[in-house]
Amino acid sequence: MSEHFDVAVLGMGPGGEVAASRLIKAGKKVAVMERELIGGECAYWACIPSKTVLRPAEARAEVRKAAGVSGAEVDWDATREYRDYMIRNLDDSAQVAGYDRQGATVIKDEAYVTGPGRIQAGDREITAEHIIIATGSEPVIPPIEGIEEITAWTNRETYTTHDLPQRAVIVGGSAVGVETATFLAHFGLQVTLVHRGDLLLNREDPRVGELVHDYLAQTGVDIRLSTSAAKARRDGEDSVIELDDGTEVAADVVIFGTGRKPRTQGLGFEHAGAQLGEHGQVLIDEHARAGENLWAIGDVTGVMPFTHVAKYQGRIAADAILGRAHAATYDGIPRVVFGDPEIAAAGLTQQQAAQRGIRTTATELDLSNAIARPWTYEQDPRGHLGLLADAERKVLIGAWAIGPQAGEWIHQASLAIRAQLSLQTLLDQVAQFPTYHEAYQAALEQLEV
Ligand SMILES: Cc1cc2nc3c(=O)[nH]c(=O)nc-3n(C[C@H](O)[C@H](O)[C@H](O)COP(=O)(O)OP(=O)(O)OC[C@H]3O[C@@H](n4cnc5c(N)ncnc54)[C@H](O)[C@@H]3O)c2cc1C
Ligand SMILES: NC(=O)c1ccc[n+]([C@@H]2O[C@H](COP(=O)([O-])OP(=O)(O)OC[C@H]3O[C@@H](n4cnc5c(N)ncnc54)[C@H](O)[C@@H]3O)[C@@H](O)[C@H]2O)c1
Repeated sequence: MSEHFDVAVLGMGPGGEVAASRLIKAGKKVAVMERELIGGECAYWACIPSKTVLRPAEARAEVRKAAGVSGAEVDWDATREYRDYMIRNLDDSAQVAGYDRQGATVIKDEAYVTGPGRIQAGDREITAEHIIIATGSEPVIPPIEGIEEITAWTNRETYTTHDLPQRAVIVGGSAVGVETATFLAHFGLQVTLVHRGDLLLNREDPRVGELVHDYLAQTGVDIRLSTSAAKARRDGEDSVIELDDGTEVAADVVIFGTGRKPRTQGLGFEHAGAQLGEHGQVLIDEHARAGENLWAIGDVTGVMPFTHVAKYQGRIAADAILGRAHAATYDGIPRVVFGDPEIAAAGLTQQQAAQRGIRTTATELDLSNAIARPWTYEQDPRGHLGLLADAERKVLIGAWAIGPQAGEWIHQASLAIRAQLSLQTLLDQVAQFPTYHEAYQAALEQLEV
């Protein structure tokens, strides 16, 4: 016999959790369905452990760069202990109990959609007025000959490892590659980063890739650009990667940060009317609607695969179900890579603006030449800010920043882009002295409009 609910949420990562919590709070009868751990990739294998293990080395770097303080060292055993606490020792029983207490029905099984409003999870048949698809994404590993012979890791092994290896090859030079290289290099590993693009983080403005390259190289990472992993083989204890430029690299592990794909295959979403795009993503409208009483949120939609976007779409879908629909907009949403220092961006790149036919004006500021905060913060200060404006509308349309805490101070640009604040209003903004925020004033002053 089937059980009936107002809403069934398939997948309880950050997107599913936000949607479910909002609906439960509004009094809906909700079934939450999760095949692994409530909290999803982010909580156990991605955002949370990666940011936790990046922090000790960041703090050590701060100590080393601040005048008048010394003696900070990283300690892997203590870092691992805190990481394990942060990832709840891969145990979600408190989360299950929490949803139970709130009156939701928790189903720890893989959900399969059999028809509109119909789901099978193990031997349970569920019907629901609304289905929210929040099944996330899974790593893409390139088909490399011999890969089964080597020790190949994804983010899962990397961010739950008990022991650190001594040498790692990382394939992929985007967010996962840069963060993982930063983490491992700071813990003393010999790290080689292999990237097929000619710049790291090559979806951002080229200047970002250049600066990130310099900082990462300073941490001792051996960066190989414009080359792909072609073959793999084992040589005794070593995992060896042969690159298509004819060179090879040996290491204890090979870590793949080569992208992710929406998790839609074989889950029956089309039976409820979902349409899949060319990358397998569930297509949605501005209300995260994927069909009649069918919704999709988070990485499975392929729209900006970040936790904050999954959570935003969770609010959008839940509000639409609750009869208070408002359209999602994705302008100005920040993109932060937690390197050393942090790398942040929001809005359009120059290339994207050109593709849209926008006449732009851009500027770049070296913070150490313009404001005081980098100097009071650290010796040999770091920090750059790039701004991109629409020369006709006289509003900010893009920004990037690299420097300590850039993931925090990018939010001024993020809001300005989202709210389409005029350059004049931004110029009139008064930032606290001495802060990194003062960089905006200095950069805007030199923007030619
Ligand atoms: C190494 C790494 C670091 C990252 N760091 C950041 C960061 O710092 N900040 C940031 O914003 N983003 C970060 N991301 C991206 C972030 O992890 C994702 O954008 C986010 O997890 C997406 O949330 P989601 O709810 O869509 O899916 P997920 O977190 O993937 O959760 C989906 C859930 O659905 C479950 N599921 C799947 N299929 C079924 C099924 N059929 N039935 C039941 N359950 C199912 C899965 O088990 C999973 O728990 C990082 C990613 C990686 C790989
Ligand atoms: N701080 C954050 O918000 C954060 C951190 C980590 C990951 N993420 C998210 O997680 C997802 C996955 O990140 P990612 O870095 O794995 O994916 P990605 O798709 O951003 O980048 C993968 C990179 O690997 C390269 N690549 C692919 N195959 C290769 C090969 N055979 N040889 C060499 N290079 C190859 C690609 O050219 C690409 O640049 C992204 O959506 C990202 O936004 C976010």
